[in-house]
Amino acid sequence: MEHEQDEVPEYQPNPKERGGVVPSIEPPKVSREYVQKLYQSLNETQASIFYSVRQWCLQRVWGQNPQPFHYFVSGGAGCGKSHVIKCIYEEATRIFRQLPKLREEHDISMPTVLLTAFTGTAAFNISGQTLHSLLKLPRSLKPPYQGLGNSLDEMRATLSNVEILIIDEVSMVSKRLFAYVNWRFQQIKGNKKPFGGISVLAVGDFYQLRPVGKAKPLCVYEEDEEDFWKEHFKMITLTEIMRQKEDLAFAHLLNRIRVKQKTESFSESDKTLLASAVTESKDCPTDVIYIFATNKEVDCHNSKTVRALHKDFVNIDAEDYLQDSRTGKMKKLGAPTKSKKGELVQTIEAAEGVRVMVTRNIDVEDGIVNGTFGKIANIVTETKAGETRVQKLGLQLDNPKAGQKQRQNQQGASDSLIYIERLEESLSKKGVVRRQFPLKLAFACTSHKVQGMTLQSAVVSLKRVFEPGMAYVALSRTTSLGGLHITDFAENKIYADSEIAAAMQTITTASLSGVMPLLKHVRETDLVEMFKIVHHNTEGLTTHIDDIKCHHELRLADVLCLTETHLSGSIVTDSIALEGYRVFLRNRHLCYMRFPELAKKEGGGVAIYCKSHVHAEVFQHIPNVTDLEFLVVKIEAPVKLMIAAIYRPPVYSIKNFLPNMERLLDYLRVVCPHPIIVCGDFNENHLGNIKKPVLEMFQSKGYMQLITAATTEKNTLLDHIYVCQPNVCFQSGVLQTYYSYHNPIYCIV
Ligand SMILES: Nc1ncnc2c1ncn2[C@@H]1O[C@H](COP(=O)(O)OP(=O)(O)OP(=O)(O)O)[C@@H](O)[C@H]1O
Repeated sequence: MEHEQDEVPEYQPNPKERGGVVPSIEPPKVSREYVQKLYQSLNETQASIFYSVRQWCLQRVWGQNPQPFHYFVSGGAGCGKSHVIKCIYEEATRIFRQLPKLREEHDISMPTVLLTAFTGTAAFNISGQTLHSLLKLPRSLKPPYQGLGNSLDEMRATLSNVEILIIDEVSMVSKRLFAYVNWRFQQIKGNKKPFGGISVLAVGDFYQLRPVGKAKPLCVYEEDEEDFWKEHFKMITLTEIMRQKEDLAFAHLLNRIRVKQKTESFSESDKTLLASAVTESKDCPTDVIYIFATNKEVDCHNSKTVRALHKDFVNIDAEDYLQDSRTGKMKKLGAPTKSKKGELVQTIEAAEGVRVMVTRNIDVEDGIVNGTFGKIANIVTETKAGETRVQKLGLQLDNPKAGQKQRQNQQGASDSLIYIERLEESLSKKGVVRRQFPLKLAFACTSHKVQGMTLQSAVVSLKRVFEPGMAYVALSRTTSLGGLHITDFAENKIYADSEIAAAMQTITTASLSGVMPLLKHVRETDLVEMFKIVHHNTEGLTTHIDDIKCHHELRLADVLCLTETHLSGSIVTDSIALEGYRVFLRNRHLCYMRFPELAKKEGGGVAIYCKSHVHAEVFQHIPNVTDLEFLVVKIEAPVKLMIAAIYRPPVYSIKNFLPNMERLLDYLRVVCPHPIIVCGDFNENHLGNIKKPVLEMFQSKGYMQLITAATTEKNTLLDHIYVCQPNVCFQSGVLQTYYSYHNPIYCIV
């Protein structure tokens, strides 16, 4: 009884499949503003994973055929693993729209990135699908591999554009399931490369829930099982806990709980912290979710609570039918048969306000899945031949995003409820078919159902914890220790799988240090006197000031040169202030005397931000330089430098641009003995065999151009850094952002 759990939790093929309709597998559309906020929030390690995948996607689009990646994103509960997946999904999907094959076909309806998880709840958490439903996997995964048969062509068509497979909560994925996924993609893609040659991002925490049954987690090597893990996957670890970021003492305690072995004891201070959450059952709040280890405890708590809180509930009995052996007709049984584990329940004690959980994946995309929580808000009955029966149940779901599609379809409905009807399923008792609502009371649920969730408050019972990692999953759901109530506390129920720590040591670590090169230099170089200059074509300063503030590398610049500020007027407003910097601006309309049509054109403009410790003097007007979008700062300390930021609009002819640029360089050389650095967007591509008059002019004056890699999404190198004394710069390169067509470029002096 203690080991009671669903055999294959939440396995339910997509009901639409039965009708032969190809499931649409795109998660719901989210606005650009929403996505931008997600990107802004990424912490350093999340950003390094994000940019690493982003760079890979760009290389694919540019036809450079990078090797597929197989990353395992690890980290404790609440480190933001699912968060980073959502960001990667959005950005990768956007970039892949530029894949030549998609552009040629003018068809972007087939997915390029797949968001999946083993359980329906975990899949919904990331707006994805279950692996079973997406890949039409059989219920039993016993070898030999069962191919797709008649569905192969349909699956090939649906998944023909897939580049990246993302699997969340991978700790619950068994080796057999993983092997099946590999084979499926090999069959679909028609090759023998790992996962058919697509990239895989496996995400999860092996210290959390393991595969159901006797299967071992992927990271634990077993001789007689296929191992696709060890050979291919490289690990990236997130360490900053985001779920409990407002309660760091709790976050640190959870980190220790995560790895605690059964034989170990907590320190006295940890015991004290935990003791503050231990609550007598009678004192626990009644309106929050209770988390238990076993289904039996959950059922018991549910029926007790429904009776205590609701006086006039109706019993919705299952309608069971048995085939009459003489007539062959289905005959309704007088009373429902006793349910077995996993079957639609015998009786639902329903009343308005009763908390329930959906127990079948009705619509994974729409978030009406096994594990969706809500309250019964409307009991719709019908009366036929004098007999009244419950026909539909209206649910108010906890997650307002769930059920959106259904609500749109029932246009004209006056409430925000979703309505569910009875499902029909065969029972294990021979010949018996049951019609019942796929619901059960949900004042409580099991740890398996809450993995991946973030809750404000919960009551966790440790009484029947039977598995390593189980207590950790349950205890790590709430955002603060104050929101957690523990009943039946016992130290020995909190323990990690003893095999995991050793297995984790065997996973190769991925090196992402080149992804954020400026950050790496600042972190790893002990040179105190590094002076960092960054240029970025921002495509609008007011629109992107928040992105700049949140960027982990732009913020490191001592001098940040920005072009295409798109500002007009001359007032420095608070809206473009960067903390710790002084800003100098030159908007486009001030930059052209002989070309009024350019001065009037929208866009353009330059800005230079100097850190407050930098002694800088600005030059806005230079004799004879009448038509150039530029700003110059003369720096006296902590280094002696002259820095110019330039923007040449694509419509500004080289013939008119170059003389102005030359006069600026000549002037700088005369007035200042300091090394000169000129950076900007020159709209001259330095990749490929084309004429480069700007480069030639700079070279004729003794300058060297430092940037050698593409600086735009179209694989062109338009942003340059010219230095008159190249030996002053010891490092330069290209950084990444998500909010502009251009990437920033940097050099360190
Ligand atoms: N960079 C971030 N900025 C702000 N909030 C974040 C960030 N990363 C994650 N979060 C928030 O922290 C909470 C936990 O994040 P998430 O569910 O992604 O963690 P997880 O590592 O997947 O957890 P689990 O292992 O429990 O599934 C969520 O509420 C999420 O929105």
